[in-house]
This record gives sequence, C-alpha cells and structure tokens, in this order.
Amino acid sequence: MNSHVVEFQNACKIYPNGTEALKNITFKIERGEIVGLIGPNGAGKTTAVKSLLGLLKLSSGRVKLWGQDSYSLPMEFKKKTGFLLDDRGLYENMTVEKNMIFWAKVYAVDTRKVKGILERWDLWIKRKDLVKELSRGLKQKLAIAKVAIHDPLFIVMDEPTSNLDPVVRRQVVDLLKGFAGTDKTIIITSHDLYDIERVCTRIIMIRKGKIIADGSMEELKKQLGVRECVKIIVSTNVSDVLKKKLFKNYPIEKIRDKEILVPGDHFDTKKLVKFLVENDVGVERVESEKVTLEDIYIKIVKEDEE
Ligand SMILES: Nc1ncnc2c1ncn2[C@@H]1O[C@H](COP(=O)(O)OP(=O)(O)OP(=O)(O)O)[C@@H](O)[C@H]1O
Repeated sequence: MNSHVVEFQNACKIYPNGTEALKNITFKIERGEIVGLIGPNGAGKTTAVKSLLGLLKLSSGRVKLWGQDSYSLPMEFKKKTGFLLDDRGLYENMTVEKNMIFWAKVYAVDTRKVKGILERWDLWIKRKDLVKELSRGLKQKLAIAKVAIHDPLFIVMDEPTSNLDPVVRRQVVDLLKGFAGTDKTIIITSHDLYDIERVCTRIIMIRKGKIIADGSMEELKKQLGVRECVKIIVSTNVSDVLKKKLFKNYPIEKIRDKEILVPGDHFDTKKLVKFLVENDVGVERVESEKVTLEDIYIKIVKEDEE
C-alpha cells in the first residue's frame, strides 16, 4: 500500500495581491514521520499548511492527503485529521467543558471521555470557565487537547508551544514525542527550534516560498559539513609555537581564545589533554559542543542568501 500521507506536487500559491507565497513546492511525507516545517517569518509555512488542510486553494499544482486532493477531501478522511491553527477552533462564549463536548460530538467520540481528557491537561478545574476568560496559554492548552480528542492519524500544529509556560510546554513536547514510532503523521511549524529538534524526525525548511533544506538532523549536518566538536577549555594562553604544533599533530578544528576545538567523533581527547598539560597549558575542563538546529538554520539561511 502507498505509505505517502502527504504529497505536494509543484504547489504554487499567489494571493490576490500578487504575493507569491509558495513557489513550485514538491515533497512527500510518509506515514509515521514527524516533520518540523521551519523558516523565517513570511516564508510560506502557514500557506503550505492551510493548503494541505484544504482551507486554501492553490493557484497551481496539487496537494494531496492520503492520495486525495486535499481541497476536496472526503469527510471520512477529514475525520482522520486534527489541526491547531491561529484561531484555535474554540468557541469563546462557551465553557471549557462545553467546547470539548461539542468537539467530541463532531468527531463522534464518547462524551464521557471529556472529563479524562480535561483532567490530563489540568483543565478540569477550569471546566466551568468561559473560553474568553482563559489566559492565552490555557486557551492554547485547551486547543491542543481538542486536536487530539478523536485520536487523529494526521496532525498539523501551527506554533503549538507558543504562549505556554515551561511546564505546559514540556507537557506538549512530551505529547508530541509520544507520537514517535506510532503510525501517526505529524507536521509542526514553529520558530522554537529547540522544541522542533526535540520532537521532529525530519526538518523541512522553507524560505521565500521555496524548500531550501529537507532531511533529518543528521542528514542536514552532513549536507552542511558541520559536526559535533569537543571543546577543551584552557586557563592559560596557547602560544603561537604551540598552536603550530597542535595543528600539525592533531585534527584541530579551531583554536579560539582559551578554547581548543576538535572533532567529536572518534577522537582521543585524553591524548591531547595530556599533550597540553605536558606543555604547561592548564586544562580547566572538557565539554562537548553540540550542533543545534539553530546553528543549522542560521547556516542554511546564510548560504541561501549568498
Ligand atoms: N491572505 C493573504 N493575502 C495576501 N498575502 C498573504 C496572505 N496570507 C499570507 N500572505 C503573504 O504570503 C507570504 C507567506 O505567508 P505565510 O503566513 O504563509 O508565512 P509563514 O511562513 O507562516 O510566516 P510566519 O512565520 O510569520 O507565520 C507572506 O509574504 C505573507 O505576507
């Protein structure tokens, strides 16, 4: 069976004012992937997501969900999707509990499950509050609880962790991480690259309506030629003579002010530390310097600008 859940084929979107938000986008997402859609403000992420959910019509090209045109997705498929967008899909003048009961009914979920869901998100005590009386963070939490109410197979979340306090943010990240290894397919857009890195198995980066990078963290690191480093922090200056010796005898990546960087993989750091000590260099500590998604993002944007 075809395991593509999402397929963009030469998708283009030009808004009536002439803005080209998507320029010939083509990619597929397989069942079980958790994709982070990232990129600068105005890159086209929300436009891509809304087209995928059938909320926007493309100017040309196609976007499919489970092989069906997403703009005319049959109801049986619609019911298998869950999404969190800007407007959150909550009724401001209804209570927390009534909102959830409403959505449970829409998705034909047993309304007796609502209590458990609200408890899980610590919202049961707020059940009698009107949504309009909730803080932004609590609204966001309720909207996320709503997205998962019918256990959808395909989930789209636009900025799920914005406005959340650290505890709730961790709760959301854990929920999303819990989907890894299941048959759920998820797309998350976010500017919070730390969350994306923790949750996603694949990153698609768009800029000015075009895909400029696509792959797992490991693949992106390889493509960009960046690697993890070990950082040796020293307390004394490294003389120019010693620097020369170091570059000659060790795979030194860089020597910065009181920091010596060597590649993290397969390198015997102990040998180098011993060498430094023998040459009267005080070694304070050794740390590993991880490459983050933020480092990758900045490098890709810079390269794309050139
Ligand atoms: N309804 C609209 N009419 C005209 N132009 C629009 C409309 N919606 C978005 N745009 C433009 O399309 C481009 C892509 O916008 P989009 O909202 O998809 O970007 P984004 O990557 O989601 O940005 P952000 O990270 O700021 O949310 C931007 O130039 C934006 O100004």
